[in-house]
Amino acid sequence: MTGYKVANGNGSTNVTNGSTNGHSNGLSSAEYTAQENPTMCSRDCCSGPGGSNRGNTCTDKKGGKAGSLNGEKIIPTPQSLLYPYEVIEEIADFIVKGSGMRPKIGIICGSGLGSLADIIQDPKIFEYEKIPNFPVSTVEGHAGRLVVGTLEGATVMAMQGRFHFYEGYPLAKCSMPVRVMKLCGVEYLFATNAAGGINPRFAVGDIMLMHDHVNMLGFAGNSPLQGPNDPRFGPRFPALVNSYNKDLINKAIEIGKAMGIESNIHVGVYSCLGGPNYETIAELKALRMMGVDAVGMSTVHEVITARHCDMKVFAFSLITNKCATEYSDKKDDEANHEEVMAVAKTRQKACCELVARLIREIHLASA
Ligand SMILES: O=P(O)(O)O[C@@H]1C[C@H](O)[C@@H](CO)O1
Ligand code: HPA
Repeated sequence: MTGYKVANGNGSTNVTNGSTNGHSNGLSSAEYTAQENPTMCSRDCCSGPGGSNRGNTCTDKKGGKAGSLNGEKIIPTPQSLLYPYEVIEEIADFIVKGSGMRPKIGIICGSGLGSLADIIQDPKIFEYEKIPNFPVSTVEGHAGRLVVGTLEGATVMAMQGRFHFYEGYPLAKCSMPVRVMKLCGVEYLFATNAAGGINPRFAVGDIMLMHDHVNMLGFAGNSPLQGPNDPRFGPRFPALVNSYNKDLINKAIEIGKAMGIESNIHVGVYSCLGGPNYETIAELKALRMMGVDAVGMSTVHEVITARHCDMKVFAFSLITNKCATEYSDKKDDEANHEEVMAVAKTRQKACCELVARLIREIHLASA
């Protein structure tokens, strides 16, 4: 297997056969305030599937032994119990029966990258609202549809719209569709996102293939796997080294060369913060010192969930804005979602081609 360049630290580092020494800057401690998990009730009315108050606080006064808020009982439910295996199975059955397909590759479209699902042939489209027990998309640029069909000969399912922590959904709910994908038959997860470039060598419009991540929400004690573990999905303590499939990274680099966009492709480390605010300069400096190349508000919990159930993961960030790591008065330094969407639109074609060609390789290799 050939090595690849990691856009980390002050220069680039070669990574071969899983060994990396890319974190040349050492660790800096960033102040991070833990965000409390939303308190949830296990009853139907609440955060569980189908509940009307999903992801929020129980107001059921009949609650059992629990804390109280304004005199109302609260029963916390661990994240992993929000969507039991049987419920995930029901959702997967609904999709498999409804589409008549067992997809092998799952795609999650990042902000402004919904067109990755538009290139799917013979699509069967499921609005999130019509899928039993599915959350709804609330963010602009996330249409809220699941598209099942074929792409370059492979059966695929794509989420045109993902769920973010800042929308008020617990992490297990944000990444629940990954488990649905698994039970539909998906073996490969393609996760994409829009992200701010912290590595000074990155330009707006570049693509960073993720080879690792720093899980800031995990540092603060939050995980989609929190709570009792169901071994039908995966082990209690999953290992996350080698989470990002190296063969797929290398293939994507080759595809980038063939597309003539080699200089716009990097390999690097992504970090997810809770959002919805963009980061402060001090936070961005801290992330840079930790070896982070791009920052966003998603993907990491999806990857954790995918690796837990042993899916192969390929992920990339489209760099939609450059993040300032020094103080200045420039208005340009302020990220905004309109810019994120506008840049994503200009790079949709390249992202679609990269994804399509990689899926073609996977399909041909398995044929
Ligand atoms: O869903 P992704 O991670 O692509 O979206 C990014 C993060 C925020 O949702 C939004 C900020 O502009 O874009
Ligand atoms: N920060 C966090 N999330 C993002 C950014 C950013 O700069 N750009 C796009 N999503």
